[in-house]
Amino acid sequence: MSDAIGRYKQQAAAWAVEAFFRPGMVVGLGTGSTAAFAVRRLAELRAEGRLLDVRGVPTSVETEALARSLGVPLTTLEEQPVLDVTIDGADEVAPDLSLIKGGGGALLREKIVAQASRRVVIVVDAGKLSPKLGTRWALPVEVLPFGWRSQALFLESLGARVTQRQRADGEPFLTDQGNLVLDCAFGPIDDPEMLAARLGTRAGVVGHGLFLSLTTDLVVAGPDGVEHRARQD
Ligand SMILES: O=C(CO)[C@H](O)[C@H](O)COP(=O)(O)O
Repeated sequence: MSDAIGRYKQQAAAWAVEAFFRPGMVVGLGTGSTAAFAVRRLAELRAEGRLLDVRGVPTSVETEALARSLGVPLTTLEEQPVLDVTIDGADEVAPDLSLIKGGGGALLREKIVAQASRRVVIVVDAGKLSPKLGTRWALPVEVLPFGWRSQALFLESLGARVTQRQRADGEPFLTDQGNLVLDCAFGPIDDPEMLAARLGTRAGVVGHGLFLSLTTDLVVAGPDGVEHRARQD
């Protein structure tokens, strides 16, 4: 990550925490480098004596570890099934604020947390903006290990070039649920709703990175500063 992109991610995340987190809230904590900046900003505000009673629901084991290391109080969706607001990153953002997520492999918990949130704030650097989903990023699809090659063939039949995600040591990447991720290069996706519906009917597919109609607010940072866009319903 270049210094400039890191700075934009930090600016977007810090802006969102200050704009959307309020005392007493229960908040979703996203996964990835941009979401981590939000967790760090929350910890900084706590050190200043602000937002001390905000509790977070982490979207991954990684985010849970970060929040714990910074002393951010955590709770669970079992205890708090409705969240006030979630701040999370994204891999690709279309003009209608639909997303591809899952670059960090946390797509399933991220979607569960987003769907449980009254407000979903996505924080990105300007390089994540895209004219059409699929143009810049392959779609991550989480599949059960059982029968995964059948799912890979199914995804190919939908037009994807499929790659099983691997760790740096060459072993299969496993999600926090112990599932596999198949990265599906579809190219620009003309009808994300139809693709999401097809994926939703397939046994063995437990999640996918299309986040449609979930974003309520987008915070983008780039060379021209920080911009906030609210979804137009
Ligand atoms: O969806 C995600 C993790 O599953 C991340 O939010 C997404 O990959 C963006 O990551 P980063 O902020 O590091 O660019």
